[in-house]
Amino acid sequence: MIRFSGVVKKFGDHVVLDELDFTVAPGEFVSLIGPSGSGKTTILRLLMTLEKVNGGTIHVGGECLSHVRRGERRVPADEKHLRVMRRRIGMVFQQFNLFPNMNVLRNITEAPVRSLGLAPAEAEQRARELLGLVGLEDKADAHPTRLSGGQQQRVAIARALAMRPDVLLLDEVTSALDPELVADVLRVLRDIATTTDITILCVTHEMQFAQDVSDRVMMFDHGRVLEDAVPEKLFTAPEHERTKEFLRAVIDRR
Ligand SMILES: Nc1ncnc2c1ncn2[C@@H]1O[C@H](COP(=O)(O)OP(=O)(O)OP(=O)(O)O)[C@@H](O)[C@H]1O
Repeated sequence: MIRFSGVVKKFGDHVVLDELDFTVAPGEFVSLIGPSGSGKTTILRLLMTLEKVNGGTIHVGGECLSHVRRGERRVPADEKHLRVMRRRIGMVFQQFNLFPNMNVLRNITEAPVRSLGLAPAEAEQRARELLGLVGLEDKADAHPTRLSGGQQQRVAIARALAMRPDVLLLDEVTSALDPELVADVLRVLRDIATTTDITILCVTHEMQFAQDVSDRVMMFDHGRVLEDAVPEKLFTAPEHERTKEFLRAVIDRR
């Protein structure tokens, strides 16, 4: 579903991703872990086409993000192609980024009505189902500022799912939350991971969550995949010294 092939990303002279190769299969839940600054968020931003690669290619569902085929030729992707690709990918950020001037229901129905052309009644029905999934069926009319951070984040998850994405990108979605609000958000993500076939790429510092929910965990360091293993292996018998150091540091910080 996702394929990075030789991806290079630089900011000025700073090489952030260094010929990065990895794949994520359809329906897989893959967690990205690694030290701060190792390039995890940059991977998600490239997938969202918020950044452009300096080399290599990224494919989502068999389609290249940066180029399209015109007969025999391969030409740079135009805005229309990018729009279509972006629709297939949902993202939830650390900061919830809800629309402050809309109630919860409108936050969820806005994009499906505007970008997918869904009838408002259909979008509303789907939004209410999703509010049920994230445990907020009674908050449809509430204003986002009246909700806790954890509730706002669950609305943001429902909003991303409302676009029926093939791929969901999660970027440290619990980092901005008070500790007592984290569990509810993780519970919702666990449900989504087990009850849907969405492909999920999750940048997280929640090691227990990554261990419990992921099909695979990739440890990043300096823009490369240092280790790529099932969680049972990566968390209990990591191969690389850097992975061991990183996991020790995370545990010590608790
Ligand atoms: N727009 C930008 N301009 C310049 N440098 C950037 C930009 N975005 C990211 N970087 C740099 O790229 C490197 C990787 O950043 P990235 O946010 O991907 O790391 P990360 O692994 O997600 O870190 P964290 O865990 O702290 O979020 C960092 O050194 C960062 O300073």
